[in-house]
Amino acid sequence: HAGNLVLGYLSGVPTVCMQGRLHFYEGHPAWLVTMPIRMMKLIGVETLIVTNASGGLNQDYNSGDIMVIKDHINLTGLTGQHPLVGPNDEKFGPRFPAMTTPYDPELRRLAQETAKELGFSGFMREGVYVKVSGPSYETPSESRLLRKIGADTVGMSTAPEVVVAIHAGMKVLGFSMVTNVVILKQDSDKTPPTHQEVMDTANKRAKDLQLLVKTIVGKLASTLKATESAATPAAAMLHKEKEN
Ligand SMILES: O=P(O)(O)O[C@@H]1C[C@H](O)[C@@H](CO)O1
Ligand SMILES: Nc1nc2[nH]cnc2c(=O)[nH]1
Repeated sequence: HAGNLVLGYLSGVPTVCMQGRLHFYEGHPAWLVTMPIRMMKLIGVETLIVTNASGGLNQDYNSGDIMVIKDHINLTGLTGQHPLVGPNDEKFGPRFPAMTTPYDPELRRLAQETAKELGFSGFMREGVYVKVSGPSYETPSESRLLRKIGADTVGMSTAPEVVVAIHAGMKVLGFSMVTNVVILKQDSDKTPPTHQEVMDTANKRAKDLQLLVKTIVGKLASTLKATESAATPAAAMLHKEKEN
């Protein structure tokens, strides 16, 4: 995880990009892991696009697949390491935020449509991500448990950041890249996952995911421009009425 914060323009849109994130397994508390999201909110970020590397619990998934996250299970949050524990800062959002639709349906639709246009349909998925603490990978019994509770992929990040973004009123789109297919059977002769395998697969698919994100941001920019020009006459009219 490079640990760089890159500021610039992506498809003409002012963008903050985190090259690597903080993880709970590195020893950081949940509030600190998610602090960059609040920093982004404070400088005006409205839409968060999160990516992660994950293990494919769904055995139909292949290494290298990209899953649009439709929902998550914040397992560590449910069991006490929740990023919003502590005094609530009303400046960001309410004490008890709803998490009914954390991943914006319109952004998910746009992501799938864009992936199709780019010829990526063969490796696109949509499913549920479960966040665990790590740093160890799962035992087969743990993996079967996670599959049974409804998860398609498992990883060590993302859900806490998304919870904090939703609390702060941001829109979220998430991609989970399957870097290894999880072993569900005991005493399997399949090769266990390694961090090297995770990085190698992520690097092989990185260009595709970068192009997907860049194209989606470009489309969002043109939507914003269309909304601005549509809004301008209304704003001008209002101004004129006041003058009269
Ligand atoms: O930051 P993400 O969730 O993409 O990183 C995952 C979790 C671990 O750091 C690593 C596991 O190999 O990849
Ligand atoms: N917990 C977990 N995180 C991952 N990140 C990439 N692959 C995996 C995996 O199999 N399990």
